[in-house]
Amino acid sequence: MTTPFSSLDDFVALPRLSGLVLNREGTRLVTSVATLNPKKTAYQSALWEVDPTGSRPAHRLTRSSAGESGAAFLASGDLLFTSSRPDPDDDGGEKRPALWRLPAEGGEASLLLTREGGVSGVLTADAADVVMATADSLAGSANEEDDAERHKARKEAGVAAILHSGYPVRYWDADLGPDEPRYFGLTDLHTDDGPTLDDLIPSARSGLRDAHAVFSPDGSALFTSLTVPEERGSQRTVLVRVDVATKEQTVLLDDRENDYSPGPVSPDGRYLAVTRDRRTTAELAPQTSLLLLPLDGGEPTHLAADWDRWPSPAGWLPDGSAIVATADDDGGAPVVVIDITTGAVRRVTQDAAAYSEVQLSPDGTTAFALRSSYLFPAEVVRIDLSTGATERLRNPSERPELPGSLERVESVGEDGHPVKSWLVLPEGASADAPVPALLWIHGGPIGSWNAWTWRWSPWIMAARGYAVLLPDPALSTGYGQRMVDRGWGSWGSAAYTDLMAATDDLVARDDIDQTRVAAMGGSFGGYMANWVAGHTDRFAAIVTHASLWALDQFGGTTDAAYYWAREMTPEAMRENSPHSHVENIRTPMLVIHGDKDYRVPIGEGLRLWYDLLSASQLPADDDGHTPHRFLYFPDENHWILKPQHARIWYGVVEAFLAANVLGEERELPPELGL
Ligand SMILES: CC(=O)N[C@@H](C)C(=O)N[C@@H](C)C(=O)N[C@@H](C)C(=O)O
Repeated sequence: MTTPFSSLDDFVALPRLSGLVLNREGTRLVTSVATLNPKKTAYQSALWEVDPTGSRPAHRLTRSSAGESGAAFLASGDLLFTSSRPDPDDDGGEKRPALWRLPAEGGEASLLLTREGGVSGVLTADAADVVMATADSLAGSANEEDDAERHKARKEAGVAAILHSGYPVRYWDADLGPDEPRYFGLTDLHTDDGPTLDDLIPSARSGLRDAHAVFSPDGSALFTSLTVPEERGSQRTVLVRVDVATKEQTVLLDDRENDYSPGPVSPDGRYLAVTRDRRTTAELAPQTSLLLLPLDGGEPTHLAADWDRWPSPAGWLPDGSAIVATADDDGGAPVVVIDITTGAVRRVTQDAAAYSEVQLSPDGTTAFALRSSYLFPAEVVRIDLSTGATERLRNPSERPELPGSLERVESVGEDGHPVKSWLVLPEGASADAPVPALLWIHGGPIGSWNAWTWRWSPWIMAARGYAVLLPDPALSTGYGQRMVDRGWGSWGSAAYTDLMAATDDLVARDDIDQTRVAAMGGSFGGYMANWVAGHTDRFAAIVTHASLWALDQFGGTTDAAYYWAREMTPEAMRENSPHSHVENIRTPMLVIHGDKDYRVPIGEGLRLWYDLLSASQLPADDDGHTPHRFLYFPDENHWILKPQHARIWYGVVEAFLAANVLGEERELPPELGL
């Protein structure tokens, strides 16, 4: 059967949904759809409206080559969004991300706010036209005018240098500073002169980077996480309330044992749902809890303390009796309702899918959400909160047809703990025609295979005849705290043996050809692929993407060194570092790395490559030839984002696996120029 997964061109062209917002009346739902640009060299996102009643087809709201994102409804109905589209009133104007408004009554979008340093996001209150724009300002700027001048001066002088006095200095693929994120309250929204800007937390410095904020329903208070520096390059995240009118700031929760982030405010404004993330140490693994914080003072209470899952709050029922949340659970992430008086948790959605972007109807009977699983990419659904009945609405695109089937399988770890996996089987796999297989190892490591992913699509490999096993070993989420604790600080132990147990069961199946099996992983999954390479010869090939190789060096060069230093003592780093086992490697490896990866810096890939050539059991001959390969992306980061590079990624992986697992030759993508 031919599906979009047979052709990489068709695969990268599939539309991708993200984000979902609902207007105050519950009558308009807006999502963002990314599609290929005409040159097929980038994704453009556009806003689409989906009918919450399910009767009308979805329709496109915005169109520009720059794309639109970050949608938010004003309480009075207009839709705000950010875009770098050109200003129709300024022909020669420079393209920079700005804030736009699409009127509720129809008509064209108009520019609401543009500034030299751009606008990165927007937040609105539910019940009043209160708006906050997130935007960067240079650290030394006194006001908007000064900021514009300083930006211009830096640009004209061609200076990109950044002088740091603190940590961190990079984040994923971004150089931090001298710009700092600010929260600007916008007033005079409806005047011709445009809104005025008020810096709501002028003392925040770089503390709002990656912060999460919510308004109280009436917009009088803003709650946000704020990162504060600690000694020795460390940091913590505290919870702050800002009075929007007076800018008075109150620190609500702050201690050195936890990080805090605000969830939604109760409809009566009396309580704040709060996510608490335990600060890890070498002995204490992460743990996420849901707190209920009374806003008139008083201590927070731990909600659903007996429920061994990590909830992520999405909204309140209108009568304030319960919080609607999602949580990783057994290879999915269902919607649940948590009673705030008893802490009782009621599972609402029953399918093995992952829900996100949950929006509640004003009467609290219905939720809308994005839902995905390994059977379908993100789609907009309506959920009946009392029965759990879930209906796919009329979406901007149809589900792609799949070249195979999906199974849930279970193994047992060395210590008797269950290890669950998704197994993707290609069409035609049977005892008469056993198929080659791939072990895919997820990143994080705190995470789970529980949702559709475009970066690691098992269906691409199923379309090429491979089975793909997606196991959740020790350190995975959705299986309770013990699953995380049993792998903490010793990555080479339970996580590795769980993966081998899952592989043992995979190859014992009569529809799998045990002589043709490879292992692959990215990020932490790449770490584990490297560890596997140094500890077993059972795989015919290994693909390692953006992988951690030498933990001593990684621990100091990643963008968040403090995060890993909490988990790994220097001794644990030595004990668990894959590079110490390079002499044992006898398996051909495909190393893949992007130069702009600041999370797992390129030094890991470079050192792994040199170590493989110079010290593995498959050394280079005099001409430098080995079965190993290094696929290097000079302009990609931790992920391979450009569609043309995603095609190269899958194409090279396919050719490498064909050569080493199937013993077949495949043509490499011609764009490699080889
Ligand atoms: C601060 C930090 O390092 N957080 C981790 C979640 C992290 O970024 N881990 C990476 C090494 C990783 O494995 N990333 C995964 C999620 C990926 O697939 O890229």
